[in-house]
This record gives sequence, structure tokens and C-alpha cells, in this order.
Amino acid sequence: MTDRLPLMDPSDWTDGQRAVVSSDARAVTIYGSLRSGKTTALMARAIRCARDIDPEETVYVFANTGTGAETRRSMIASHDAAADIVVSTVTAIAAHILRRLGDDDWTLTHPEADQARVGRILEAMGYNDLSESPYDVWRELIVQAANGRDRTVPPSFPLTDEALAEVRTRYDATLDRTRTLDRARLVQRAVEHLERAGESPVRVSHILIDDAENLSPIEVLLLQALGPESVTAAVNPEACVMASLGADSTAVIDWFDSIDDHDRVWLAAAKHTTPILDAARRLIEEESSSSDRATSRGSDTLPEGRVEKFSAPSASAEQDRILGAMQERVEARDGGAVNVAVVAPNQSLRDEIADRCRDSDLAVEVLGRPWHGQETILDVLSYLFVLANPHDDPHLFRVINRPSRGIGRKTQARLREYAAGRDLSAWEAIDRARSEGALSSRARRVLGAFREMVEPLVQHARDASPADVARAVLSDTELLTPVTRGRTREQIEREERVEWFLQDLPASGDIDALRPFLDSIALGFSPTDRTAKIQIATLREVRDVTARLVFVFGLEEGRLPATHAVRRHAFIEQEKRRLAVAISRAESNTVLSWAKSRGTGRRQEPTTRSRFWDLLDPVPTCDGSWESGNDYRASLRTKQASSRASTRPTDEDAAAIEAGRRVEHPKLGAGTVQDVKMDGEKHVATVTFDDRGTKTLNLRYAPLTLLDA
Ligand SMILES: Nc1ncnc2c1ncn2[C@@H]1O[C@H](COP(=O)(O)OP(=O)(O)OP(=O)(O)O)[C@@H](O)[C@H]1O
Repeated sequence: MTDRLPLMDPSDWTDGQRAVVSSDARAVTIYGSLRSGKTTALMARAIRCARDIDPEETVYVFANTGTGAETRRSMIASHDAAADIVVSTVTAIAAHILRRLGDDDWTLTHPEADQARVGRILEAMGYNDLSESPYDVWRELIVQAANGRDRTVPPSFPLTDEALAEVRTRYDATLDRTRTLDRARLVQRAVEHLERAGESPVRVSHILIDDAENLSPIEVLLLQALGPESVTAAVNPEACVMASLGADSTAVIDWFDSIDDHDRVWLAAAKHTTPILDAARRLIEEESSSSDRATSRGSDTLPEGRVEKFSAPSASAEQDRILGAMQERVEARDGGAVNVAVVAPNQSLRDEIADRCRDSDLAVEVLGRPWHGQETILDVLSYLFVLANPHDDPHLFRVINRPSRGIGRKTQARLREYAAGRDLSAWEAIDRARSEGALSSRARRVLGAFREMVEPLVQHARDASPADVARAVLSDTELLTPVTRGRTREQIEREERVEWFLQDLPASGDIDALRPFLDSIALGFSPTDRTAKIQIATLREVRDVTARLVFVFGLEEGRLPATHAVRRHAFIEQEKRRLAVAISRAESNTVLSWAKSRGTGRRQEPTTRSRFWDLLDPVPTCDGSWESGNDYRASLRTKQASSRASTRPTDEDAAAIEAGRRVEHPKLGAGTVQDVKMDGEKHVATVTFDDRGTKTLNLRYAPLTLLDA
């Protein structure tokens, strides 16, 4: 081995990691608990494979998600190897195989659109009264069926097996009608193609799979069908977080066990562990690191992490505290790496905290949905999906009235109904309604105008590059209405973001470039530059989170675990594993919290603390004090008393801060206030610090104290 491994100096590898890298077996399984060094060993082995083989051959590394693949790609970005290392997801390679084989008359559905689809089917079947957000459960059952895991409806479920079968049939019919595939069907179709062809159009020499416990059986079939020479998998069976998509470790373990030349390496949990890892491991009661078979990492380089807990009287108080802590870090790092992650129990709470961050001028990266909140970009993308496949109903309905062109909710509902009754996509239904004189004459007119606007764009998309097509969409649809005078700051920022997005799009090629680009979007890859250092994710994307400080909030019954999880034991175990993974993502501290009430506007409902809360004993906080997790206000008072640095300005101080006053910030030092003004609802001060330049600070959070009081 050379000593130029960018991942970590080989002299720091543990014996287990060394064994993984140097094994010559055809199959290698790396077992280990959370943070035991599996990914590091797997990526180092990938580099070794790429150095040892013919430059014509290719090494494939598989991660579970687009974001995960991007992180691993960056880990090996500067490696020196003869052969290519492609880092991807199994679904992405399935899409690639289908396109290479000329099977490309489809687009991928987005999981959120899938959920809405299941919801509409339930409503159409008259199950409007299914309470407790059942869509996830439905989707789960449907996807499990697609993965060959047919399970019967749990007893607490308000529907029979027959009704579920009907939902599945209707779900399949919508996919066919709209020429869309969900992820399970995409992989299934690639497997069928490979079985028929008997040979893969993609040449794969070595396959390395990270987080292999999250592979579904059908994904394992696809990897087998690729016929690799050697396979390596990193597995932690206790940390499977994608069970709801039919994943678990058995299929991959069975596959590897069937290979004669098979090395199994156990990476021990570090002897010198940290409270964070202890807490995470206690949650999932891991078994795989028993000391007799373990080789110790015994490293003292591991971070000294801590777990803190707090409760807040209300959801907004909980958010205030998280935001305050983030704001402090952002200011302290002065624009450098901040590296904070916030894990929300569900999408709506994720979006809420992301919006609060933006309101406080904190740049965030939303995992799994990088353009969250950037509506114009999401609209352009939806138009591109429609141009690649006009039958793609979910995307078509997103843009049919954007910008407003008189196709309101009622017209859309009538169009849906008309299309469903005739088994047509909405695109086909618009044409049929015109020829049959169906729907109202006004509806025919506005819908017809929409189709006439989109049709030339569909033609244009066949020959033009994705970047050109996106520009044509922007001008023809008038999504970005040109503003000649008096643009607001928001408008300028919006236009800038759209321009950056356009610059990231492929500038050459035709529909054959557009389709793979859209696949990568649907699969969660992001072409944008990730400069924000605050990651926001839901528990679903928790595997892709890594940060020094991780907040996991909303530990309340019905949220974490989610309501549907409460119904079935298996779901609860899964949620617990997600929480354990979330806790283990922090390199420094993890902060867990719950709010005693939550709701929208005035409708605040009392909540119940999560059943997981008490499983996590309080551990010492950074300053050595203990937080019982019982009272947020009491803990805040203690912190205020003990540390001036973490004190927010008192109301009197905040009111007295005005131009000319001398102030002090715990991290930025002393400075002079230049200006104080209201920016929307925010009270902002511009301060020139003696040593750190001029900064704009939100007075709600910035811990400024008056020096000349
Ligand atoms: N030999 C080592 N000595 C010290 N630190 C290490 C060693 N190997 C890995 N690490 C560090 O430990 C952390 C976890 O490593 P890694 O991501 O490889 O573990 P993992 O088992 O894949 O974790 P998980 O399954 O929880 O994602 C990383 O910060 C990594 O840099």
C-alpha cells in the first residue's frame, strides 16, 4: 500500500480496518456498531481495488441516498488510482441501466408525490375518515408488497386485506397511466431487463456497499445480476433505518454467505467510548461488538461528545433556544465552518425550523430536498419533468397554474376526475375534453391554452440542452416576470439563486441529457454547491447527517415516535434506531428536546414526552453541570447566571442599544453600534467590532451587552 490515502493515515488504522483493506477474498463483510470506522475501511478498500485492477474496469461504491453518495465521493476525491471509482446509489444505477438499454419512456415519482397519490386513492375509495396520518403506513405496505414482502394488514388497521389489494391495484394503475415509476418498480424493471439480457450493459468489477443493512431484497438482486468479481459490504444490522422501504440486512448477508471465499471482519466499538455513542448504543442494545471477537480501536482521538436534554414550554420556545445556539455559533465562527445539524421528526417540523433559520438569515442546507423554499427553482424543475414526460401528473398539477393562469382548484379537481374516469393522464385528458366538448367551455379554454404553451417546449426539450430548455421555460411560462424598477432584496436574491441553478445544469446534449439529469434530481442528488454549514434533515435522512453539534427536537409521542409508529411494534423499533443514529451523528454534542405544547397559531395542544426520552439518561453537559431535562426555563436561568457569554440581551439592554453605543459580544469582542433598524419583524443592529469588522446582528439572539452603561 502507498501512504497516500486521503481518508486517514494508514498508520492510524485499527487492525480490523487493516484486515478489511488487505483482504484478497471475493467477499468481505465488515460488521461494526455505530461510528466503529466501517465507512473509513470500506472507502480505503475501494481505493485499493481501484489501484489493483485494469484501468478499463470500474469499481462501484453504493450508498443509500444521493447525499450519502456525494459525501463518500468527496472522501475519495483526491485519490490516485488507475481505475474509476463510481459512487452511486442502487436506484441510480437501475435508472442508468434502463436508459442505456433504450427503455426511457418514464420518469421517477417523488416519494412525497407517492404519498399524495395513495391519499387520493383512499379518498376516492371513500376512506376519508382514516385518522392519524395513515399515508406512511399505506405507502409502507404498498412498497413492501413491491419488494416481495407481502404482509397482511395489521389487526389495528381499519381496512381489510381485500381493500388493501384494491389500493395496490389502483396505485399500480396510476403508475402505468402516468408512465412513472417508483423506486421499487424502477429496480424491479432493471432486474427483469438484466435477467432477459443475461448480461449487464454496465461493466462492474468490484462492488462495495456501505450501510448495507438498508438494502431491500430487490436491490440485492440487482447487484447480484451485475455479476461483480468481488463484493464488500459494511453492515450494522441494528442500525437499519430504511426498514419501512422493505430493507434489512438479511438479503445481503445471505448473498455473501453463499460465496465460498468470504472474510468477515468485526470492527469493535472503541474501548474508549463517548457518552454520545454510549447513549446511542444503549438505545439500540447492539450485540455485534462483543469484546471476545473484537479488535479494539482503542483510540483516544475520538471526540468527547456529550448528550444534553432540555424541555421547553412551547414549540416556539424550543425553536428559539435552538436558533439562539446556532446564531451564536455562526457569529463565533465568523463565516467559517459552522457545522450544526438539526434533525426534525417530520417534514412539516423540518420546514418550520428551516423557515425560522432563513428568517434569521441563517443559510441552511435541507437534506433530501435541497431547493426547499426556493419555489421558482422547484417550479422550473417540475416543468422540466413535464417536458420529459407530459403524462407525469404530480409534476403537471404542480405547475398547471404557476404562474396563475386561471386554472383554479375546482378546474383541477374536475380535470383529475375526468382523467381518472377514462384512465387517461391529465395531459391526454385535456386533449380529449377539447375534442369531446367535455368540462365547461371556460375550463377547456384555459386548459387548452396551457397545453398549447407547453407543447412547443416539449418539442424544444427533445433537441436542446437542459440549461437551454430551463431558460426557455422561464421565459415562455413567465415564471420570473421581469421586474424593471424597484426590485426588492428578495427578488434580487431569488433571481440570483435561479441563475446559479441554471449555471449548474448540463449546457450541452438533448433529451438524453435531460432524462438522466431528472433521474438524479428524483433520486436526491443535488447539483448545487453546498456552502451552508447548517444541515436540516428529517429522521428519514438521518444517516446523511454529520456535524459537530446535532439538535434532535420534537421528542413527543406522535412525533417521535410518529403516530403511525405507535400502532406497530416494528415501527417503534425502527424509529428508535433512527433516533440512535441521529444521536451518534454528532462529533461533539447532541442536544435533545421536546416542547410541552405544539400547534399552529393559537391552537396550541399539550403534548406528551416521548417514550424514548427516559431511555436516554441525562449526562454531563459541557460545563460539567447536569440537566435533568425537566425545565427549560430553569436551565436557561442557570446558564445565564453561570455564563455571560451565553446570555441573550436583557430587554432593557436591547432597548438601549442604539447608534454610537459601545457594546460587547462574547465572541466578537467590543464594538460600536452604527445603526439599529427594523428589517421586517427583525430588530437588527449594524456593529463595527474593534477587531472583527462590521457585522449585522439580529438583536433577538445576539448576546450583546452595553459597555458604556
Ligand atoms: N482508526 C481510526 N482512528 C480514529 N478515528 C477513526 C478511525 N477510523 C475512523 N475514525 C473516525 O471515526 C468516525 C466514524 O468513522 P466511520 O464513519 O468510518 O464509521 P462508521 O462505522 O461507518 O459509522 P456509522 O455506521 O455510524 O455511519 C469518523 O469521524 C472517522 O474519521
